[in-house]
Amino acid sequence: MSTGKGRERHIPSQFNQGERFAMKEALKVFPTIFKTRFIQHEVIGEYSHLFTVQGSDPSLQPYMLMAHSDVVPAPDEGWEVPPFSGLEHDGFIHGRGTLDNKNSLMAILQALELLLIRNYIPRRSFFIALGHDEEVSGQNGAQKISALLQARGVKLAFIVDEGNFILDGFIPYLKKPFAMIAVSEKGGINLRLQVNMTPGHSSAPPKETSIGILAAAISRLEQTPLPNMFGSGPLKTTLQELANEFPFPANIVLRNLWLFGPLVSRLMERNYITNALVRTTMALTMFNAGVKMNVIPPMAQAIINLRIHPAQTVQEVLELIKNIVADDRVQFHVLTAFDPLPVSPSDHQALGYQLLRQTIQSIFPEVNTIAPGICIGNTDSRHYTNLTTSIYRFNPVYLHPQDFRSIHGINEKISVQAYETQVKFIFEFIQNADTYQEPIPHLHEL
Ligand SMILES: CCCCCCCC/C=C\CCCCCCCC(=O)N[C@@H](CCSC)C(=O)O
Ligand SMILES: [Zn+2]
Ligand SMILES: [Zn+2]
Repeated sequence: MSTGKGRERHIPSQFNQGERFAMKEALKVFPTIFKTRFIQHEVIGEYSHLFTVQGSDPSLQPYMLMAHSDVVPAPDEGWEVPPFSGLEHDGFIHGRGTLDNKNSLMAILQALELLLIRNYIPRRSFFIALGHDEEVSGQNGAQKISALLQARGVKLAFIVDEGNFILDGFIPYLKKPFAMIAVSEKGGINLRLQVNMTPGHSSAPPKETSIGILAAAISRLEQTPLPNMFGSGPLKTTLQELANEFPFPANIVLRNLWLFGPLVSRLMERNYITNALVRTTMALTMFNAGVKMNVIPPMAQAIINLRIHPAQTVQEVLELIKNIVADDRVQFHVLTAFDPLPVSPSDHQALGYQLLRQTIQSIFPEVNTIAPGICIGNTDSRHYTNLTTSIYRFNPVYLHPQDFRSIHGINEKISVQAYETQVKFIFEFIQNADTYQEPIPHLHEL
């Protein structure tokens, strides 16, 4: 595909020592962005940021780069360095948000700043949407930005958001890293289970208390995984693309999933990360009950966080959950729920996907396989399905299983080199997006 070769000059992504130092230390604002005439900055929902970068060719459909500034909590316990210190040592920048997702926010702005310093003027317009409440649904950030752009009549060629990575070490026998561009994401339900009972003196307890009833229900759920849905959704495509990277006989197995699918699905469910690709998962994340040590508890509550496989819906999963609990004393309250997202195009005409592919091949020549896949987490990009059918969740960062465990976990960190490479990727991607090629309209499969 054309790579904007028509442009006067491609700005090489080489940064001098001073720029690299500034990049690492750049917790200041980005002065050139804020004084550039063709860039508009707006604050939305009090704390989210929308940058509109006006390109020189208004006939080219704009795209959007996304990130978020907020993070999940991080108690000090277990961290090598304080989680909000931003300390740098051993070549890593440590802290909550260094992978999810402050790295992307800073890298996008840093890349644009470095382009502007080099007098870059984009041909294709683009938006930068930086949400402030992604970890708590995005309702006041991304959702408001989406509504604003819709009101302005904006349609996007594609979106790139967080969600997947260059994966290294996630699959046994696969020694090489591969890039998985998430073309969809699982659905989600936050479900509250509650048991109410008459309180009383603990010296004469009933046969079961609200805590015991709820705990038994939760235990049944944990002992009853939802059906393995291997075979539907993008996973098969992911594995078939990966087949060439595997030695014999694994490569034969992956090229014949019609025959070996049941075997592969059993192997995938053995590992907690790949298990999340083959089924709807349930995680008991909160449990509250009891008022005093000598009082029969009037109420017990539990929150279950479910991530819905692309082959299922919210309603189907709720039905399955109620059948497993099978106890009328347990009440169900759906706090938030959304179905799995539609699958974005990844064929040769999918502009956003092909630009990601092209830039990955340029910045990461050692990565032989680039495959479409699904994001097991959720992202703010789900709020933008009204503006485009081409949403890609991918950050150009190597991720190992121990890094995955640090996301929402402890000792989250990113190497200085990985961050620099992420800046370099975006620096190249923005220029590659100046291609004259336009997206082909995509109709989601029903
Ligand atoms: C066959 C190949 C194996 C592939 C293994 C997949 C490895 C998993 C890699 C990345 C997943 C990380 C998810 C990051 C994106 C999620 C961001 C986030 O935390 N979002 C919140 C949103 C809350 S509001 C609904 C979330 O809880 O998901
Ligand atoms: Zn995130
Ligand atoms: Zn997160």
